[in-house]
Amino acid sequence: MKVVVDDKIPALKGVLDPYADVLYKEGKAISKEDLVDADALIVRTRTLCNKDLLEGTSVRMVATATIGTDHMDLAWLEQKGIHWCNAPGCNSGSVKQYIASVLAHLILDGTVPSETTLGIVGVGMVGSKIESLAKALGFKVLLNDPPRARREGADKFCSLDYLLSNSDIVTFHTPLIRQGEDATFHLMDESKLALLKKGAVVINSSRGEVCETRAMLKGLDNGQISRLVLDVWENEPNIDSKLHNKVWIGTPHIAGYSVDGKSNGSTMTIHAIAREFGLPLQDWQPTSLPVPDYPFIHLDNNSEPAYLTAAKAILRTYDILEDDKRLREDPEDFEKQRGSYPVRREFHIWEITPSRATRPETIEMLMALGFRVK
Ligand SMILES: NC(=O)c1ccc[n+]([C@@H]2O[C@H](COP(=O)([O-])OP(=O)(O)OC[C@H]3O[C@@H](n4cnc5c(N)ncnc54)[C@H](O)[C@@H]3O)[C@@H](O)[C@H]2O)c1
Ligand SMILES: O=C(O)[C@H](O)[C@H](O)COP(=O)(O)O
Repeated sequence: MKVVVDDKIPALKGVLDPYADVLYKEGKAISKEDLVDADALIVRTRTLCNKDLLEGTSVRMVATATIGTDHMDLAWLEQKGIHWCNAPGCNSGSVKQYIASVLAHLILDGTVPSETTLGIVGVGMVGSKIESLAKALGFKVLLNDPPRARREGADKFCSLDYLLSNSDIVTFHTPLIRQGEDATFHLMDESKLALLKKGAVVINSSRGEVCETRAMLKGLDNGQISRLVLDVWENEPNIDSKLHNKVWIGTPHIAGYSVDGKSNGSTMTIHAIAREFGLPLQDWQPTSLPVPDYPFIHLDNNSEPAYLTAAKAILRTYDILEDDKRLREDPEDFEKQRGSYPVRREFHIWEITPSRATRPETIEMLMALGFRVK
């Protein structure tokens, strides 16, 4: 058996080697020649898995250690009988932490959650976690997800137009879909921009092509958008420098890059390969994940509202401005910064010690966010 593996997928080195010839290679450089005699291909978003790459090879299975599948031509793979899998939900907790860090900064800048409506476009694994996060912090929430509305009934959901006109913050969590009734390519274009509540905050951590660059520039110029947060960009890694200079926060597609998120992606991928090829790796887990030097948060100030304490605790675990700063200093380094991303652990790793005077609603909020409270 031969397997070709993107060498940036963490924890996979050596795992399949007892059962297969394994070629580790940079995702973008994986070629047809590498795959001619391969049985399986394990990728991230940086390998285009289509006819050009795979036709004439012996690959029987393509696994991506990501939720997104827009780098794979699924219709062609299915037509050719090549099995594929992704890693649903693997990094949803990580994106939750990323959005939490944005919300924490907005809160510290004066946003009062109970007076603010957050609109979530795409309410799947990530969007549902953002819904719980926002509700736990006390935000009002609007949800848009036409496929879910068709399946489950429209009660819980609203139209995109209504969401855009009535939200103070809009955050996108859809897949990139290029065609069909649920297409999301340039979902946020100039016509939708015109519907946006004046001065809204816009966040995109889905795929760059969901929010049209031209519309984002126009929205920032005419004040329709007050603050733009982008983790994903059109034409990555060659991002639009004009747009980058105007965003409030810009990061190099790392929303899903917590240690936990990456480890889940690797685990789900190995399990899928093990099932497909009958390998004894169904229970495989990565060994000892790195932890922060001091994963404890002690609370002292008890008079402030719970959401302020929560915002400070969120930023102790992850301050998005550090990622923004790195990219601002060296935008050319987009891909390198992804490849050498620092250790980030999600809320459940952090232990909060309340003081004797900490209010019960603060503890309740922190627990609802996913922190461990001693
Ligand atoms: N920046 C990152 O690091 C990062 C990390 C994780 C996910 N993502 C992106 O976010 C996307 C969502 O992730 P997920 O785990 O929640 O995926 P998911 O498949 O669980 O959820 C996607 C949701 O979007 C909905 N949807 C589809 N078309 C829609 C449309 N036209 N309008 C509104 N909603 C629509 C689906 O019904 C589904 O509920 C991924 O496909 C990926 O592109 C990015
Ligand atoms: O689709 C996903 O899961 C995310 O966008 C993920 O963060 C992509 O990471 P990459 O494969 O580019 O390392």
